[in-house]
Amino acid sequence: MSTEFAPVSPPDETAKREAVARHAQLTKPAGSLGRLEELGVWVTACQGQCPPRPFGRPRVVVFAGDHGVTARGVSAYPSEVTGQMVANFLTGGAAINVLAATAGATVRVVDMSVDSEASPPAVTAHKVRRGSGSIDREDALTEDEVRTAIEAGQAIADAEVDGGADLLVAGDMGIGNTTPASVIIAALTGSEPVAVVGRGTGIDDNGWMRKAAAIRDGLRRARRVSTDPVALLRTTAGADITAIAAFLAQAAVRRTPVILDGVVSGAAALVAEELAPGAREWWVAGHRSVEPAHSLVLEHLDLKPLLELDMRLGEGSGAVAALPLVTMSARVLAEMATFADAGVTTSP
Ligand SMILES: O=C(O)c1ccc[n+]([C@@H]2O[C@H](COP(=O)([O-])O)[C@@H](O)[C@H]2O)c1
Ligand SMILES: Cc1cc2nc[nH]c2cc1C
Repeated sequence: MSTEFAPVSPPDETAKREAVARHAQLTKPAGSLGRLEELGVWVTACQGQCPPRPFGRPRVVVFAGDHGVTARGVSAYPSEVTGQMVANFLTGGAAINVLAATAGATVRVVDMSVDSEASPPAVTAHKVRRGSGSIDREDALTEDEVRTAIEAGQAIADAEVDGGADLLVAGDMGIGNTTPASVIIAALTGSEPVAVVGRGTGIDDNGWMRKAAAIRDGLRRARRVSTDPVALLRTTAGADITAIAAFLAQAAVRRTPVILDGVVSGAAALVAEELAPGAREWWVAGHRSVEPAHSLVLEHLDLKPLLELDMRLGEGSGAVAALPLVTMSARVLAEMATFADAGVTTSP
């Protein structure tokens, strides 16, 4: 078994230059579509083709898992909600199902480590264990489990790209998962616990104090291994966040663009950039979550979010909310008339 990633090559520079030049020809004042122009240039560079193709198969993969640290009272909801929401995703009743249907994406759910045996076989093919270890006092995973979870994330990204996915989103579902996410972010950005503790699903002040203590204890263990990404995933992430990190890294290896979601995929993205340097060039930040640690991720990866809607749901929801903008940015380059085509005068 291996935790190696093939090298990441950057998006295509020639296609990027062609997209910049094409924007200057389209019937609008230069630069007038603002960041939609930059976004279209990024899509073109990722596809290596100007004008870009419309997306054929935008795909959301929701990675579900439970976390032992939830027993410390760090969430506003009980662990059984994770498995119940997996069932809800499968019957199409969750926010991500509705948002994805609206934006033209399809949704897949993967049970990596839900603390239940109820998920159907189709979603448990990569399941590593029932719940990850309580990271304030023990490792989230064993050596074998972290490797299995990395291989799962890689295999899922490969299967999606081989199946035609041309734009990927990693969603997360796991009661308690903002605690490991916050520890990872603190460890990799050199932040203090108080700078990363957020309200997650909506904890009260006592819950906030319990969560701060759990993050402090988890960070003490995580800091010992913060320069070794696989060891950091093993001690701190759990199987779900580990698989997301590998999925994001492998998407970049496979030259497939990704819209990042909130604090949990953000924590995974920080590790993915360590596993596969340069992967961040294949990602755009869909939104800024209200979780304070998410802003640290965006700053660290130098990503500017497309939306700021005060969302804090997870599931890939903030990424999919931004998908229509990504779609528009590509269609502008592909479908707008040029000054020459439309007979519009370019200069005084
Ligand atoms: O995406 C985010 O930024 C985000 C912020 C807060 C909460 N969540 C979601 O809420 C759950 C974790 O919250 P908590 O309070 O149980 O740690 C998990 O299912 C996440 O998908 C997600
Ligand atoms: C109901 C519910 C849905 C979610 N989706 C992502 N995290 C969630 C947390 C809860 C509690």
